[in-house]
Amino acid sequence: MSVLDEIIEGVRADLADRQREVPLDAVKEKAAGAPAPRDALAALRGPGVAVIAEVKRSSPSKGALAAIADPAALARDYEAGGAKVISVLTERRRFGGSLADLADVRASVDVAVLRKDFVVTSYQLWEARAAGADMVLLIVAALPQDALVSLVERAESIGLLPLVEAHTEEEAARAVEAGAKVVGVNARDLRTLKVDRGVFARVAPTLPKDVVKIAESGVRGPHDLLAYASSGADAVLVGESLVIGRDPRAAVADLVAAGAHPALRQGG
Ligand SMILES: O=P(O)(O)OC[C@@H](O)[C@@H](O)c1c[nH]c2ccccc12
Repeated sequence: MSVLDEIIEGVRADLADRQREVPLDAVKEKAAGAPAPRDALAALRGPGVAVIAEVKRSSPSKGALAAIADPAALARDYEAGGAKVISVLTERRRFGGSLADLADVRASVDVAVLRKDFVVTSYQLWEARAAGADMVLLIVAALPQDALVSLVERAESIGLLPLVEAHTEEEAARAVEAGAKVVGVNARDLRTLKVDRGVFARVAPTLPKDVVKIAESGVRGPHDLLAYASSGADAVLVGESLVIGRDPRAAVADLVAAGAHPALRQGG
């Protein structure tokens, strides 16, 4: 069984508990009362390379990264540094996150918020919107194509912008086929947890021009952002290097400054 399979097994068990406790209708009712979604697509399509900064306590590859007692305070630092979207890991067992973290963050910033989890059913989309999420991750490797197609459609219909994640050219083609407007290319193979920063440069050029392209994982600093930008990244998604650093606000600001460099506008 791959790491991804193991994670999803745990996600399904936790999900079954929540579904027993809170019926779908109740989640839908809460979603109806949630604040209107923020326009994440416009934020990502803006000038320069957008930075998506992630609230991440731990990871299956590294274990504990940072305690993050106050996710909302961290998110405010990210926003002050210029992050265009805040990603919040809500998976509990391996990443130490929760929907409460997401709701806290959403109530504390003015930028769009992404639910980063292993979504396998539409119940989780409603949960995301009920907690205030504007955007939701859908992982191609975790979903059969028919499920991916219906989750993309359902997400959009309830006001969530799907970020569809691929790790190979075949998965990128499935993302586009499913109607994704925003595709993330993850440098980390979720089956093995190995990071290969060359994946984005191989996969991104196979995506249509009008698709927003996000380089995910492995960004250590401005140098990596610039490398991804030169391969066509519209945005980068950064977790570990921000949460383990001393000054997350300054670290985001350094990335944002690199992403705004005039040389990038000439495609350099
Ligand atoms: O911490 P990093 O290497 O900066 O990576 C962030 C993000 O890309 C990573 O957390 C991630 C990308 N896709 C995922 C899917 C599930 C869980 C986590 C992820």
